[in-house]
Formats: sequence, structure tokens, C-alpha cells
Amino acid sequence: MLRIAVPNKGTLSETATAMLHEAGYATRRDPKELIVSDPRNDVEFFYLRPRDIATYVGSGALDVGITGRDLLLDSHSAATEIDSLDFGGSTFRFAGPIGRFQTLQDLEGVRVATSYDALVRDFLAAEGVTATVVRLDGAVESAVRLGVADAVADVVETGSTLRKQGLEIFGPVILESNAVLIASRDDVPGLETLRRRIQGVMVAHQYVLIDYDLPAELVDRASAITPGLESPTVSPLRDTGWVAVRVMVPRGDMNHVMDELYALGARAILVSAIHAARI
Ligand SMILES: Nc1ncnc2c1ncn2[C@@H]1O[C@H](COP(=O)(O)OP(=O)(O)OP(=O)(O)O)[C@@H](O)[C@H]1O
Ligand SMILES: O=P(O)(O)OC[C@H]1O[C@H](OP(=O)(O)OP(=O)(O)O)[C@H](O)[C@@H]1O
Ligand SMILES: [Mg+2]
Repeated sequence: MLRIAVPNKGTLSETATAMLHEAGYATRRDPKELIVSDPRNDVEFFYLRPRDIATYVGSGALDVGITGRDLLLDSHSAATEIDSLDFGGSTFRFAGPIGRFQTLQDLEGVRVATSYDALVRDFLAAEGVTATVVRLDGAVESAVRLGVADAVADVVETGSTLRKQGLEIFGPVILESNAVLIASRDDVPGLETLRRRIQGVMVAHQYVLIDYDLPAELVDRASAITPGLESPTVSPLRDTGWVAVRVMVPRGDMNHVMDELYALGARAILVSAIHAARI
């Protein structure tokens, strides 16, 4: 039985649970439930704090887990990233009072507050900068105003938390992070099925199906607009001058693609959602 760690709280929790549900797995009904068994799929879910997930997986106590790349690296756990997931995106950055710092070297000798102390220490050491890292549990943006640090290093999504505290980003990107699937080893039995199912959910989110009718002589030009994953499906229509085309298109390109197809001469252009996929 595959033992899977899932975030029980925080930013990643809801989307991770929704993704597993869409992938056909049992999920908890009550947020107080910490273990959910799913015998039909031969898996068991453990709802844990996202910061602890890499520790459980790295120790081998659990086989796989969903957490953030930043949390994985900060944990120094032996778990490895198996797949990058399409949610929980953020960057990890230094920030300081407006105008105070310009480059990474300006951190030499100052105090940097963060909840990700190992990640920040590793980065500073690799860059040859010596600074004092002040470990805080959260809301680190307040540390400068309250005088316990000169700068901060934290998760930035929109940047609005920093701005509200009169801070600005400076220096290099410490890390680009998002939710990741991690594992204790890459040959855990059952892992491949989980990966394929999760991949299918991501494809279903990222792509739509487009169907359209097209004068047969325009197939090559239409295929250049909608090449599909392998190649478009082209079927005959009763009117032999026309064909029907079915193809997958990235969701974000959908409207531009419809405009281009219409301008080319395609008609009856229909878009449908994909509910599940195995690619
Ligand atoms: N806006 C965001 N705020 C915090 N974490 C985010 C954000 N966007 C993505 N993440 C990612 O979520 C993970 C943090 O999980 P965590 O459970 O600590 O979330 P949280 O919202 O900070 O919860 P809490 O503050 O209650 O501990 C990290 O991998 C982080 O990169
Ligand atoms: O760039 P933004 O969109 O403003 O998002 C980033 C902020 O969100 C998170 O805080 P969270 O609410 O998780 O509180 P915490 O700092 O106590 O963890 C993170 O730690 C940043 O403070
Ligand atoms: Mg937080």
C-alpha cells in the first residue's frame, strides 16, 4: 500500500486535496481527519503540516508526499522531487526597507529574518555572503519594523504583503517554487500509477478539446495553427469538400486559436473541457 503525505493546512492544502479527488482518490470529509484509507486504490493518505512532509518522506516513514519545493529544500531531507505540480507558485526573495539595499553583497554583516533558515543559509554560503539569519515562524515582514532584523527573506506571491510593510525586493531570485510531488525512492510500488493520474489531472486543467469543420484543402494550414500533441484527428464529412478536425489546445491559447481558425475558413468551432486524461 502506497503511503502518501498531503498538506493538512496552509496555501497548498485545498488544491492538493482537490487534485487527488479529481485523480479518483478518496479524500477526507472532515478537516480533523488525519488518516484516510483508500483500499480500492491501495493507498493511504496522511494529512500533515506541509513543513513536516519532506521529513516524513525523507525518513522513509511515508513513501510520497505533496509539499512546496522551498519547504523540501529547507528541510534538508533525503526526499527527492519527482514531479513539479501546477499550483502553489511563488518566488523566494530578499526584501528590505525601500532604498536601503541594492545588491546581495549589501547583506554582508546584517540580520536577515526568515522562516526558511536553512534555505537562506545555504544560499548566502554559496554566494559567499556572511549575514546573521534570524529564524521566525511567520509574518517575517514585520521583523524589520519591529527591529529584530535589517532585511527579510520570504515567499513572495503578489508582493502585496511586502509593500504594506514598506519593504521592496532586491537582489537575485533565491528560488522559484511551486507544489511538488516528492518521494523517498523513485521505485516505490504504485508510484507510477499516482504520477500518471496526477499528470492526467494537470493535462485536463491545462488543455481543452477543439472541434471544427474545415474545407479539406485547408488541413495543412489548420494543422500549423493546431498541431495537437501528436497530430490532429481528421475525419471525413458527408460533404466530401469538408473535414472535421479534433485537437487538444492549451487552455490559455483557446481564444486566439479560434480567431485564427475562423479567419482561415473553419466553421462550427466548438471548445470542450477535458475531464480526465492519460497521455
Ligand atoms: N501566498 C503564499 N503564501 C504562503 N505560501 C505560499 C504562497 N503561495 C505559495 N505558497 C507555498 O505554500 C507553501 C507554504 O505552506 P504553508 O502551509 O506554510 O502555507 P501558509 O499559507 O504559509 O500556512 P501557515 O502560514 O498557516 O503556516 C510553500 O511551499 C510556499 O511556497
Ligand atoms: O506576496 P504575497 O501575495 O503578499 O504573499 C506572500 C505572503 O503570504 C505568506 O504569508 P502567510 O499568509 O502564509 O503568513 P505567514 O508569513 O505567517 O506564513 C508569505 O509568508 C508572505 O508573507
Ligand atoms: Mg505562511
